[in-house]
Amino acid sequence: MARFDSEKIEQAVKMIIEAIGEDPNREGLIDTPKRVARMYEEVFQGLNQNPKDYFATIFGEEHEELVLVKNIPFYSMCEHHLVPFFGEAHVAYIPKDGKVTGLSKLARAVESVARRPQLQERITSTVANSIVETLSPHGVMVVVEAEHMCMTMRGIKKPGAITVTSAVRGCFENDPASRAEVLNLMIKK
Ligand SMILES: Nc1nc2c(ncn2[C@@H]2O[C@H](COP(=O)(O)OP(=O)(O)OP(=O)(O)O)[C@@H](O)[C@H]2O)c(=O)[nH]1
Ligand SMILES: [Zn+2]
Repeated sequence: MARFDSEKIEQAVKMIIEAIGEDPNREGLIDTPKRVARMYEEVFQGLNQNPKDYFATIFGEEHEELVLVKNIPFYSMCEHHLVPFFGEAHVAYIPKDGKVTGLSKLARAVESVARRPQLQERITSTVANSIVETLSPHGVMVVVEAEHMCMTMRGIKKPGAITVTSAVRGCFENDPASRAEVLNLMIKK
């Protein structure tokens, strides 16, 4: 279990404020270290969560066809710059042996994986792998679409550029027609 050290974050934020040449004691900034510590505790709370835990909820339903939860909004923090990237995740799986999980658990898994210093690719593959490892389904497809603030507000400055990542497991791997069908359902608005 990761330990969250609010005091250390407060000290660090105060140092950053000083290092950029600002006055940490002026009225608008005096509570900023505390606020940032509270915010980080919230946006990094996934560090204390295991996405696989959510899939303990299983209904013995013999549905061996597609289940897709799409347009799951998420916010994450790019691990290179610690600025946000955000967008939507689409999670599909084909259950096996009655291992059907609660729909909200797919969204909870996305949330827990996103709320850490992250890479978009890792969010995508971690969500897919945790479903494979817990539900042993016929197949899983996860697609994530996101805009990275490190590419919009700084650096290359390309607002509107969207990164799309996918993770494909099981029966979808060798079946381009099923993959295309699910992808079409996922990205159709
Ligand atoms: N693969 C991947 N790259 C990411 C993600 N988020 C941010 N990046 C990239 O991480 C890279 C870090 O590159 P560096 O050259 O180390 O850092 P930098 O000098 O700040 O890079 P620039 O953004 O090009 O200015 C950049 O190309 C970012 O666009 C992500 O989720 N996945
Ligand atoms: Zn970045």
